[in-house]
Amino acid sequence: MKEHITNAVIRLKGIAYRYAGGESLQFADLEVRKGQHTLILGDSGSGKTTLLHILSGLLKPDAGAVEIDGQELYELPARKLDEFRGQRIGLIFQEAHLVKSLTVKENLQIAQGFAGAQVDNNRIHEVLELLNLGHKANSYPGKLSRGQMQRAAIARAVINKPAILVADEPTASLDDRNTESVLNLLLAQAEQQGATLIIATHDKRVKTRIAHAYEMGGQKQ
Ligand SMILES: Nc1ncnc2c1ncn2[C@@H]1O[C@H](COP(=O)(O)OP(=O)(O)OP(=O)(O)O)[C@@H](O)[C@H]1O
Repeated sequence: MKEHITNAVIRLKGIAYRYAGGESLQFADLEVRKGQHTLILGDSGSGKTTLLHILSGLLKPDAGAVEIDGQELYELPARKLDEFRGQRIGLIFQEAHLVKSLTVKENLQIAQGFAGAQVDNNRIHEVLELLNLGHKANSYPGKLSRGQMQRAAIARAVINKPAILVADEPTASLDDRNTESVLNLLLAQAEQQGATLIIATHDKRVKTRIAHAYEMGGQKQ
């Protein structure tokens, strides 16, 4: 793996993407320094989720370069890209549920496996304790409350100490108290693990906590 030569953890340059039958979405260039937590802001339909998928290695853009931690993502062969994502990128997407037939602990074990790492039960224990989920290690996702499920998703995202933690509208359906606790958790986890947060949102409550923002712009609606 190529060593990164500056402290930019994310670099996007000249990104464009077009869904079949849709108009071309063009994305402004972006550079994020390590620890510079960044909001992705924009109207509904402006392309925030698309951008998160592109910078997470889930959706190859039609044009442009995506560099994460010094590595051009889409130059990697598919298997290496999956491994890189598992190691360097923690994903918290609303629709990304845990594997229902596996316990919380087993879900974290397979997340370690996907990243090409050895199963490390001490690390799993540490993360679950940090997120106040130690008592749910052997529970199945279907037996968790919504808040516990969200914390389990955060546990899975941080388990491999990723360079970036990507979250799509993590507070959209939460009341003020839970919004504050999820934000505290994300910020604390990012701090403890040395990760940089990238959060797509239109939630004003999130904007008061993270100042640096990338505004969607330049793309056709
Ligand atoms: N799978 C898809 N197939 C076709 N078009 C899509 C697909 N996903 C998104 N789009 C279109 O691409 C544009 C950007 O969508 P995207 O979901 O990235 O926006 P967003 O800013 O995340 O929106 P929201 O805030 O409503 O979640 C929209 O016009 C949307 O209709």
